[in-house]
Amino acid sequence: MSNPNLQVSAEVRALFPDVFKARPVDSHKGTFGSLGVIGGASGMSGAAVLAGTAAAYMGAGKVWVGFNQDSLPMPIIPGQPEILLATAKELMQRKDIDAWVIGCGFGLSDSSAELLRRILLLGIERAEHNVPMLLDADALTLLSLHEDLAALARQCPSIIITPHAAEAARLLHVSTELVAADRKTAVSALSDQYGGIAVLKGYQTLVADGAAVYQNNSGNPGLSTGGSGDVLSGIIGALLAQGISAWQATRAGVWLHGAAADYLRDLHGGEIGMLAGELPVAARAVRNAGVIRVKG
Ligand SMILES: NC(=O)C1=CN([C@@H]2O[C@H](COP(=O)(O)OP(=O)(O)OC[C@H]3O[C@@H](n4cnc5c(N)ncnc54)[C@H](O)[C@@H]3O)[C@@H](O)[C@H]2O)[C@@H](O)CC1
Ligand SMILES: Nc1ncnc2c1ncn2[C@@H]1O[C@H](COP(=O)(O)OP(=O)(O)O)[C@@H](O)[C@H]1O
Repeated sequence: MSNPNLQVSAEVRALFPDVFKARPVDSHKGTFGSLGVIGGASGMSGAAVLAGTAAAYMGAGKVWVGFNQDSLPMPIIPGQPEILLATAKELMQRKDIDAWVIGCGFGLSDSSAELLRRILLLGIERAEHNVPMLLDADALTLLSLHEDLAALARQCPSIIITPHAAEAARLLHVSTELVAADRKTAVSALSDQYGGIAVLKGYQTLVADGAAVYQNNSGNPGLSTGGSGDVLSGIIGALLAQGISAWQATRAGVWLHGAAADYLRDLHGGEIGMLAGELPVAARAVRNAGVIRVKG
């Protein structure tokens, strides 16, 4: 996919300087970190695959997908053999992961809640390593269903939560209408409650870190399709694994995700029928278009 007209403004490049930095010539895969994605219960393997695929296209050095199933649902991901596969229980034991994405298609069963408890406890136990952990989708719904899990999440260092309006309402124990009526207050309350970064997804996604609220203006209704939130988690996770600060990685991830959708809209003459699985390649094109290469 190439589009000679694809341009990233100087303003955006200045907002996210580490995202648009050229790769060092002497880099190796270890330079760009390892991301662990845990999700994909039976019937929702695709959610974890979408997040993992997005992370690979967003430049993570290595991507692991850990399925919340007793055994692997597939020997390799068709079309994506680069991604390393494990069960969730195996993957969560690894100590060489630079960032985690937890929750895409994770499931809401009692055993999923128990697994999330163990993941959060490990996050607290390994607090001094300060490995960023992004919680999305079913992981957020589990926090709203189990107060003890929410309490553990609040103790994890460097946490990022990415609810849509309905998930935010569940987390705050208010109605979705109330969240929609004052999105800024909702996202600030979430970042305060969890002591980390909160992303309130939707039209003009908001990102809060307890001090500031950033409003994103990229994206379009083509993103209103199943799995596009999973792709967002993978994009942000990959930037975190690459060592970009959580505040910059989260805002840049949201911007790139929306800009990828805008690019696809322009390429295909509209927003209808955009697929979540198309976003990763488009996001790669956008990121590369913004990289400033110094001629030597
Ligand atoms: N291919 C796959 O495996 C997919 C798996 N998915 C996973 O499925 C799990 C559950 O996702 P669901 O979509 O069922 O559940 P959600 O909790 O996301 O949505 C449930 C309902 O909440 C309402 N809702 C959602 N977003 C809203 C918004 N922004 N404003 C107002 N109301 C809203 C809608 O009525 C929706 O049907 C997640 O773990 C997710 O990651 C989905 O991402 C879809 C694709
Ligand atoms: N109308 C819209 N304009 C801009 N972004 C949108 C719009 N609709 C959805 N999105 C984006 O698409 C993603 C949808 O995420 P989510 O609701 O979690 O979907 P899923 O659970 O199916 O993955 C979010 O990043 C959201 O901001």
